[in-house]
Amino acid sequence: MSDSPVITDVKVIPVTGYDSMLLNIAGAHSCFFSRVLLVITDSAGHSGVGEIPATQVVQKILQNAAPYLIGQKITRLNALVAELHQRDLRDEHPDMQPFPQARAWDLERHYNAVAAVEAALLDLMGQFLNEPVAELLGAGKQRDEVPVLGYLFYIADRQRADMPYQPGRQDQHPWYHLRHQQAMGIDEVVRLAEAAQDRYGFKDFKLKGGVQRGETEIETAIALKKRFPEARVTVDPNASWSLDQAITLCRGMGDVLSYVEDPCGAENGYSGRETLAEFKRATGLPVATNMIANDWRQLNHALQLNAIDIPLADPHFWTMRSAATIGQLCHEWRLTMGCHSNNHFDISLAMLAHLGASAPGDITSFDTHWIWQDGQYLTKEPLQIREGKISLPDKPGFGIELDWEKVEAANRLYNSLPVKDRDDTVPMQYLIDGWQFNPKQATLLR
Ligand SMILES: O=C([O-])[C@@H](O)[C@@H](O)[C@H](O)[C@@H](O)C(=O)[O-]
Ligand SMILES: [Mg+2]
Repeated sequence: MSDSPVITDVKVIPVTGYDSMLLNIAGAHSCFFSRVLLVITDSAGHSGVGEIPATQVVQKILQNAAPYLIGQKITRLNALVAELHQRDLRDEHPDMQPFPQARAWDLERHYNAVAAVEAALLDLMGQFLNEPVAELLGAGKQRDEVPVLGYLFYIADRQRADMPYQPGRQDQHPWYHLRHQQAMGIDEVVRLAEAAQDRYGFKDFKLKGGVQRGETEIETAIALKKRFPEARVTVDPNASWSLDQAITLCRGMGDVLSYVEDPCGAENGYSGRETLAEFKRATGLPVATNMIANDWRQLNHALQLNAIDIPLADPHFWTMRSAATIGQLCHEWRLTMGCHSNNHFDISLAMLAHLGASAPGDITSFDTHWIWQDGQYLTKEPLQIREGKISLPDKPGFGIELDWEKVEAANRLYNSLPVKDRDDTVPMQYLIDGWQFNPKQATLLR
């Protein structure tokens, strides 16, 4: 039997940072975004860490899992994660509410909690074996650098909200100023892309849509492609367009859009998987999703219908190892591996870097919101995006070390917030009085 270290401590730490007033179909991002860190310590003196989206329910789930984890060997990683999945920790939380309708595409459930446990244990296993996490996933480490895209948003005028949005800094690269300023016009978004490209070297871009008229969003994509002819450009309206509208907007756009992300969704008695299949047939454009293929059963239905080409396998709800398995399946089945994102800190940046490094064959540039948070580090030597790629550190585990002073400060900020869970409706109501979410109506068309 192995001399596996055993788990000696489990810490659940909610942390908050600052964000810009980014628009999406659910409203406007608050000036704050929150995440949960799970830090697991073992008897060898190592600490492993995972990061997931913050909700109060997920924190309770993790706190309840802690006594069960303490005393377990870290080499029981597979069994521990399987057991947590099977227990379906929701059952132990009758107070757990379904995710608010406004963010129906973001999977919460207990998978986020299991993903955090698995990530922290993988980090510990990597340190125990003296191997990077990427070597413990899928087919092992395939690459040292992972391509990521420039994730662009329309940005609202923060000065219209009575919230402490940051003004941005003018003593650094222009990106760090521009990312806080209003950007609603096509030229302004192209300017944002130029600054992001200059700072991070992006090759590819994604525009978050579902905000303005579909025609305006397509014109923005055309302008981005004109400015960056070599880029893979995509738009993601989060299924807010009808099938007919999506086809009208995207048909014949193959020279602009390399793929389209969730152009349409469920409507008139047809599921999102069915409408995406029809969209693909009508336009011939590849489709990516983080909305209708988010567990194995959904993925199976999506593939049977030939509804998607690019599953965006986010390790924060798929878990690192299941997302890595999707990477392997994509390679074998001639699909393309991609990765969904939300606002995140630098621990998640490391998670997606190791995931991407383990994916065999060609992958499409991973999504990351990191450029909106860059500078708010919780680790001592954060991974960096250079030339549109994240380089893996030559270190065991995730290769990161928490900066505890920064973590404690981010935790104090979280504790000071009167409202803890994300709700994009609240900032949006500063822009449009009484604004309410409608999954089929662009944010500003009220
Ligand atoms: O950050 C956002 O506003 C995004 O809209 C996010 O919540 C989505 O989950 C995501 O990025 C997506 O690709 O759908
Ligand atoms: Mg999406």
